[in-house]
Amino acid sequence: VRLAVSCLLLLAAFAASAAEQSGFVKVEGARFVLDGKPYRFAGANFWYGAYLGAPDGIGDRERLRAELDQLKAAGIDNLRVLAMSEASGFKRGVSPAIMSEPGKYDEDLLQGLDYLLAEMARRDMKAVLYLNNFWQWSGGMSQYVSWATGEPVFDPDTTGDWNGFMQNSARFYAIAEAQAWYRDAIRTVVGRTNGITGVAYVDDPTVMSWQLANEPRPGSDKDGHPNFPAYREWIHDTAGLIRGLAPKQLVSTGSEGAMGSLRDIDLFVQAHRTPNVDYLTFHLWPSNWSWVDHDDPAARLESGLATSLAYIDEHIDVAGKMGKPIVLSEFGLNRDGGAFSPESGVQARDRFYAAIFDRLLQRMQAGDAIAGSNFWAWGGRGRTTNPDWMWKAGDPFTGDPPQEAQGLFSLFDSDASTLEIVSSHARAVRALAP
Ligand SMILES: O=C1NC[C@H](CO)[C@@H](O)[C@@H]1O
Repeated sequence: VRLAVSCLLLLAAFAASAAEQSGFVKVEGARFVLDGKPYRFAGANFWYGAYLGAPDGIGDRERLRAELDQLKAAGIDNLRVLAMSEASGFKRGVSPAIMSEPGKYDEDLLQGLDYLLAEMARRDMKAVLYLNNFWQWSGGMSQYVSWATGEPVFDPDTTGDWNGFMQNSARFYAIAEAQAWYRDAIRTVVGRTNGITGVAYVDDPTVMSWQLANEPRPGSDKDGHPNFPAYREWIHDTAGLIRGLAPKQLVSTGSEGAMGSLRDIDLFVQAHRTPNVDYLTFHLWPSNWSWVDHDDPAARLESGLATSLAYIDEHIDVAGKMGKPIVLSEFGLNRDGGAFSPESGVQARDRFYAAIFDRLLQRMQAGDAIAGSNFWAWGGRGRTTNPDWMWKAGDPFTGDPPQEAQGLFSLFDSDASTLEIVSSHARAVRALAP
């Protein structure tokens, strides 16, 4: 009997250690843990990663491999990637799209996600995959609304009415048919088996987290309050669905924080209290939020930076109170003088990145809930030759999605000074005491 008990104890210990060495990122209190050690990271946004991985014609697998090597060498090994897009009539929507119509998916683009995950796994990188978009550049929620209602898409790039667009997108949360199509898309991606590795996505530790959407908001700041209950319920229900499908991986919302929660941090807390959401996300966009000037980021940089650092501290403090890790999963700043050209200066951006990273590191060193960041966004060797700087189907991809000038926020492979700032931060994060 003693022998049997010792064998059982040995087996239990082995199972526990195997679970610890599973390679999956876990949450323990307000921290991430990976293979028994704290997991903290310096990452990037790479929205088009799956597009680059698509079979040649749409993708560029040589570029993808080369740029994953470049990112890994710089210590940038957590990538936030678009994992579902919807065919749309938007002027500035990406095409082709993964979902051509409700329930129909482009196998080539899904193979692009297979290829990306296989290449990331080979480099021991982690992926955060978002499954929808509050904005129009990948179709997103407003495209679902158009499919469900039969109305033409509400296109902010033709109407200029961004408040109306946000209210229209928020209709998505309460349209049952749109939710059914979205949940089918979730099951299609989350339930997929990688055609290259043969590994089911839910069994692949490369996938750190499934994100409900990119920047989901309750609606416009002015008119969005009546939508908040449906928004909060949508988060709880959708996160619960994904947890059931992928119990080994994490779930997050993709929220911007207070600025994406009707500018109310309490609403952000209320929307993220559900135990179905494992960790918090927030974003930082000083020029989009008018804390800094798009056309001259140096002009109000110091005051914009002070406001930005306060926004960072506020969200890390809230995460600590909620007992959940938090990630700054987007931040960016314009090139000097608001230029787009990769040859233009980035002095203001470098100052901004360095100051943000200093604050994140300081809070990590203090043992606070901040676990990592993903700058927006890796542009690699992507370049445009279009006189209007705008992307069109067939063009190379950059860090700027189709609704923005190709060079607005991209960190190109030629931006050596900024890349060194990120790489230096990555080294400092890795050097942190456990
Ligand atoms: O998710 C996002 N947040 C801000 C980016 C830059 O404006 C934008 O391109 C993207 O939609």
